[in-house]
Amino acid sequence: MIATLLIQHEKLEQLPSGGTLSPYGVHQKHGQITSQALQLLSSQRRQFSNTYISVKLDETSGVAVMKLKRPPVNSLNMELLTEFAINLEKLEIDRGCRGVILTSAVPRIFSAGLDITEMCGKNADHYGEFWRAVQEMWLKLYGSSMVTIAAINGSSPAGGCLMALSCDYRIIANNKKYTIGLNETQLGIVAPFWFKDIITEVIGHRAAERSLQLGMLYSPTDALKIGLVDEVVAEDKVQSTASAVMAQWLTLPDHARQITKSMMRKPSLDRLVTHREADITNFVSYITRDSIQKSLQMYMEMLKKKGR
Ligand SMILES: CC/C=C\C/C=C\C/C=C\CCC/C=C/C(=O)SCCNC(=O)CCNC(=O)[C@H](O)C(C)(C)COP(=O)(O)OP(=O)(O)OC[C@H]1O[C@@H](n2cnc3c(N)ncnc32)[C@H](O)[C@@H]1OP(=O)(O)O
Repeated sequence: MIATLLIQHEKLEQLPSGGTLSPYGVHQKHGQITSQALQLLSSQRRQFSNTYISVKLDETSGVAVMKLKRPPVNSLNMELLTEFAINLEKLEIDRGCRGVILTSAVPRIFSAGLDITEMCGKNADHYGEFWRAVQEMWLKLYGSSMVTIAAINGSSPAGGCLMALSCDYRIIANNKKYTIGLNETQLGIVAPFWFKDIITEVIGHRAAERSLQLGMLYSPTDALKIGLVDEVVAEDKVQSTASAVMAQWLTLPDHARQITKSMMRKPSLDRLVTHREADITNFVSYITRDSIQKSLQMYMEMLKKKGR
């Protein structure tokens, strides 16, 4: 499935340059899509649901709500990541879609981050494939030309926080039981350079350095203080606030906003694209270390004990 995605990715890069942006997402909203593709898209409009992702597109507003639905904690396994990238791509090439609200269908959890079982007790080929899927999710989301808003209706550690950070705007529910942050060091592992880059872009170098070294998880109000989220709202107002903010962003002409977004994000995207294979090799050699496997196993045991 990943291979299909990558082929599609390459094909899109070769399209003539009538579209607007970078090669990371599909930005051909007003031009070169064939009539066959358009027919296919219109039949897929309104609502599509896969195993772990559901998407509802309101054609009047041009806004899609994409929900993660992998109970109990929306941990990001290979299938979810792949479905996510495919669904986002579908929306990207859909002329009727200008914005995506990313949220969770699982109560109290936005996403528990990467599925730790994908990084434990498997072989090197599996780790490589898994990491490519993580990269693909990020390249699609961070590189999207659409307006992306994270409606964070629950806890959002590590990879869940990365997803939220990759959106244009973050709204979190005001519930002090929810936490958000890049807590990798608490698991005894290192966040890769592109996780580091994106949190630095959002909260600045000093706060990011402290946050990453200590693997900090923030309450909604503390997250707001350091700029990790843009708004804290009552739990029952998360979706409506996301829709209102989206409507505001969509008053801007797409072309100008998209080029501006691309300008801001291109350096980080380029960095991963350029070093993509090295990043996979690095991940595999890191994650297969005995000491790292042991740390992850201990962390999983701790989680399981806590749940009992
Ligand atoms: C030289 C080196 C240089 C560079 C490095 C190179 C490469 C980089 C290398 C590695 C990078 C890896 C980056 C990793 C990113 C990640 O995202 S790792 C995941 C981190 N996630 C977490 O720490 C969250 C852990 N979970 C929780 O804190 C809690 O579960 C929760 C707050 C999300 C929810 O709490 P509760 O509602 O109380 O639920 P439970 O804790 O009881 O959990 C229910 C159930 O789910 C299982 N589970 C939870 N999280 C995960 C997960 N992330 N993956 C898999 N499974 C998870 C949990 O064990 C419970 O299972 P059961 O006990 O019911 O079986």
